[in-house]
Amino acid sequence: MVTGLRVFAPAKINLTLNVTGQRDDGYHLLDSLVVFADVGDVVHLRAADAWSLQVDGPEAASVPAGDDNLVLRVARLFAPGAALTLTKELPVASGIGGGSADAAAVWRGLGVMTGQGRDGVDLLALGADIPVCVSSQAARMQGVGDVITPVGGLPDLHVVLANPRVAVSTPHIFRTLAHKDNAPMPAILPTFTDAADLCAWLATQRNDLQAAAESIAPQIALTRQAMAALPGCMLARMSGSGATCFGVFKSATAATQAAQRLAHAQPGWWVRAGRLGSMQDAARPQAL
Ligand SMILES: C[C@@](CO)(OP(=O)(O)O)[C@H](O)COP(=O)(O)OP(=O)(O)OC[C@H]1O[C@@H](n2ccc(N)nc2=O)[C@H](O)[C@@H]1O
Ligand SMILES: Nc1ncnc2c1ncn2[C@@H]1O[C@H](COP(=O)(O)OP(=O)(O)O)[C@@H](O)[C@H]1O
Repeated sequence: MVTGLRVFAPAKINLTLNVTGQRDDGYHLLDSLVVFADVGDVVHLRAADAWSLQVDGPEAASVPAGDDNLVLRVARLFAPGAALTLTKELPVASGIGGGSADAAAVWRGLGVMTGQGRDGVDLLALGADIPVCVSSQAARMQGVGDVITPVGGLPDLHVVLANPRVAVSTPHIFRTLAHKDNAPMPAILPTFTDAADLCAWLATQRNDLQAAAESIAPQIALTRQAMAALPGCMLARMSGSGATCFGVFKSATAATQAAQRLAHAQPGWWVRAGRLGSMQDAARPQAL
């Protein structure tokens, strides 16, 4: 019986995000190429008789510490209890799925720790991004977030992630959308020889939430433009409903140097260099 686990919760990045329709219940139909970062939160789990949650880390002050935290909401699906510690590195409400990543990490961890399967649980109802975060594998995400098709063979990308410290409301961005019936990505995604090839294709694609988010929070456009102006930036785009933007660079060194430069120019922003791709190995629960 495993009594303690460490689980990494990688940030989710929408390389593309097409809004292709809206259901009668108001939820939007999406078509998104989703990858994961080697930047994320960490959850520690220890066997205990009751549920408890402690939140620490640089972004701890922004997340609910009690029953509203997605970590506890998922944990309560399991029995009998666990002592949870969430180390919060990712900015909250920032388009990189931090809450969903944390919830998915607890799902993976408690699955291993308790040996309990939870088939039939509607994780989507807790957060539209949770299903794709469970495997933390590069995927095409469709439907309202429930149709997940793993995408193999995608080249890793070296990136800078930047958030100008403006929290945006996902429902508000969706409501502000001028057009809700945009074209999807091609039915069959191309295969890519390398990161430059993937980047060239991504430049022909879009995030349909970007213009709406930038009209509500002009700091997002400033962030994207500052990213695009960094030496060697091959593509700059917003992730999810924002405000975090990613910029793609040709090497880890180039991304690290660009991140240092941006952090120096904008000391108030959250800026990280990292790698994007499939993170299912890094996301696997580790025994303590
Ligand atoms: C937009 C995306 C793209 O990956 O990412 P984020 O910006 O949140 O990171 C996700 O679909 C968000 O996922 P998540 O943040 O988990 O959303 P939820 O809590 O389930 O939903 C928040 C609100 O967003 C709207 N929503 C969400 C998903 C969807 N397919 N259609 C929607 O209209 C609904 O108004 C919903 O009440
Ligand atoms: N563990 C958690 N981490 C982050 N946000 C959480 C968490 N639990 C609940 N929330 C709530 O979920 C909402 C969305 O947060 P988050 O997942 O960070 O957004 P996004 O997907 O846009 O990055 C916030 O309003 C926050 O209060």
